[in-house]
Amino acid sequence: MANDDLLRKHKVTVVGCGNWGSVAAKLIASNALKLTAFHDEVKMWVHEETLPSGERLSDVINQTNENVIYLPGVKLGNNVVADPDLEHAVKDSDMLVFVSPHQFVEDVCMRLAGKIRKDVEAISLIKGMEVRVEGPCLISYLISRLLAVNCCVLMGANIANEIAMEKFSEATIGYKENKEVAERWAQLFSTPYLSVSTVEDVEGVELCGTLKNVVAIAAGLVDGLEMGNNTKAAIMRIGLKEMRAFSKQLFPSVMDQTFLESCGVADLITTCLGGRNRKVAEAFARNGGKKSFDELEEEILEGQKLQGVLTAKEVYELLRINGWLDLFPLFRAVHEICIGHIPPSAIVQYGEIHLPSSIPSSP
Ligand SMILES: NC(=O)c1ccc[n+]([C@@H]2O[C@H](COP(=O)([O-])OP(=O)(O)OC[C@H]3O[C@@H](n4cnc5c(N)ncnc54)[C@H](O)[C@@H]3O)[C@@H](O)[C@H]2O)c1
Ligand SMILES: O=P(O)(O)OC[C@H](O)CO
Repeated sequence: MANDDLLRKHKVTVVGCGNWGSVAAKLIASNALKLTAFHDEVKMWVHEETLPSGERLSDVINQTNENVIYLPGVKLGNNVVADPDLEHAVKDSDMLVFVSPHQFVEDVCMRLAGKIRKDVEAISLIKGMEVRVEGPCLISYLISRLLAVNCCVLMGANIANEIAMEKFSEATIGYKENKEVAERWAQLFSTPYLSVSTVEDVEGVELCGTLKNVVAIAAGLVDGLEMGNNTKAAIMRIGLKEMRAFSKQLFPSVMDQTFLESCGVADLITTCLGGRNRKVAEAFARNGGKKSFDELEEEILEGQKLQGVLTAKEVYELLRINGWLDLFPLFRAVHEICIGHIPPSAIVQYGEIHLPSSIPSSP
């Protein structure tokens, strides 16, 4: 690292203000005050909303130091500044933390293209993916391509509300080549209650975070059908195998070890036990599939967004294009259930019929 880089104070903007975005801002803000390498002030870009009182969310965050919609009851730190003007929020920053739901990232990046500093380092906390005509597109790749920046990822067993209450968790940073930058991100996120490790496997880490949301939908269906813990454990085991096989089919460089990090098996477990994807899928199964996921998301999540249903669709598209539908019966079933082609109970029938011998083994 060059000397001037070591001396410079890095300025951070969190691009997103949802449940995890707000917790990320809180974590970063507490570290920014303690660590000399970072500016005290942390910006948080707010996709502006008007509260029932008529006040603007960004104003309320700045007045109360609380995100009353997405993280009520938790102080973010006085050095967090909410800014509804995207360009203004990132103008002076050289470290950008992307944490919008994945369906909004492309639009956000297109608005930012050409408007950021040339020396920006990015990190994505976003769990999701896109499929393009040319093939699969990880969100970190999308950010890198649209903004011409290096982009690490941070994934892990990180239910935001628990980290907001400072309960112990672990997280995994995935990076490509530049370990020093990954260590700088780890320094920014690490606290006594969040232990962050780094792995040189950006695709593996990101795909773990992305694909576990599809398995969480399956786990929620099993809960809604009241099938019990053994069935749920089976779904998690089968899901983990499909996550690994699918990741390696897309990126042969993905490492087995990555699935044993927080981003892998630990995130899978926490999401299948306590995540939003699980919760909404449980309600879907309890309703016998009569209410759509979109309706239930709106009813249950109060503005927060699901990632698993969209990701299941993107994954299904890749399975179809590549002729892999029969190789990934769990992923396939989740999408077909989400769109109402088969009933929620099919989640286990698919597993029984196809699974034991058909998943490709590790290359
Ligand atoms: N919440 C968690 O526990 C958690 C933990 C780890 C990772 N994540 C991941 O973090 C990402 C962000 O999730 P979250 O929980 O912070 O958000 P959220 O679901 O709580 O909130 C939705 C966010 O979307 C924003 N939004 C709505 N419409 C928008 C638009 N048109 N353009 C831009 N933004 C818009 C809202 O302002 C809000 O900030 C997701 O990929 C999620 O999987 C979440
Ligand atoms: O609430 P979910 O299902 O979006 O999952 C939250 C986090 O990804 C858990 O690590």
